[in-house]
Amino acid sequence: MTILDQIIETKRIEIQGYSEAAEVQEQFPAKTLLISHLQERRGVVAEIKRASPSKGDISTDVDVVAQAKKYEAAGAAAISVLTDESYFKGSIEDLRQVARAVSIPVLCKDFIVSEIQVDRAKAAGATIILLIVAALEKEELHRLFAYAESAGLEVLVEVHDSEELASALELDAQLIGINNRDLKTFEVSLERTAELAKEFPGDGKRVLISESGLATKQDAAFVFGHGASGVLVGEALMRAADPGSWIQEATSEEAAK
Ligand SMILES: O=P(O)(O)OC[C@@H](O)[C@@H](O)c1c[nH]c2ccccc12
Repeated sequence: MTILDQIIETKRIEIQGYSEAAEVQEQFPAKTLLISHLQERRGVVAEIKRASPSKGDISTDVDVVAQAKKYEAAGAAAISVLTDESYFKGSIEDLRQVARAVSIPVLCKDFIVSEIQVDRAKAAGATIILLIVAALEKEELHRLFAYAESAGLEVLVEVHDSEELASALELDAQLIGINNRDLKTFEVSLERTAELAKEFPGDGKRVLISESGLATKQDAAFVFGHGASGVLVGEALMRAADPGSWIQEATSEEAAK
C-alpha cells in the first residue's frame, strides 16, 4: 500500500467523526482571487507546514498567524495551510487563525474525499480547496469539483502525470498544480513540471502551479522558465530565516532572467 493510499484510508475513517458545519457562518476578511493574481503575474503560494510524512517534523511550534502575516507582507499570491492532523500535524484551527488574519486567498491543503470536508474548509475561511486527481475516482473528482465551485471556492487540481493532467483539463480546471513529488514514492523531480508543462494549453485561461521540492530561488526560476505561473513552497519557507525575502526574490524580475 502506498503512503497516499494509507493517508486516504485514514481520512475516510477520520471524516466519519466530523459534524455538519454550524448554521451561522463566521465572516472572514474578504479575500482576493488566486487565478486573477497568477494571470497577471507570477506568484508564490506560501505554505504553513509543521511536519510531513517524507520530512518528519519541520516546524511543529510555528506561530501560524505570524508566519502567514510575513507571507502576506512579502507579496505571496496565497497561503496554503496544511490541515491534515495525522500525517502533517496541521489542523482546521490553523486554517481558521490564518483566514482571520490575512486578505489574500487561503488554500485548505488536505486530502479531500467528501463534501463535508469542503463545507468544513469553507466554514474555517478557506477560499481555495485542493483536489488530488490520484486520490479520487473520476466520478468523485467531478462531483467534488462541481460542489466546491458552486460553494464559491476556487479549486486547485493536483496532477502528477499526463493522464492526470488530461483529467484536470477535462474538468476545465483553471488552477492546475503539478506535484513534483510523487505521492507514491516521495521522489522529487522538477523535471516533472518541465515535462508536463509541454502538454499544458497556453490559452491564458488556466494557470500552472509547480508544487513541492522547490528548495531555492533558482529552483523557482527554473519552473517559471518552463511555463509555471506559480510555485507552491512549504518546507523551504518554513525553514528560511527570512521567508519574506525568499518570496520577494523568487518573484522579482531579476529572478526571471
Ligand atoms: O514542502 P514542499 O516540498 O515545498 O511542498 C509543498 C507542497 O507542494 C506539498 O506540501 C504538497 C503538495 N501536494 C500535497 C498534497 C497533500 C499534502 C501536501 C502536499
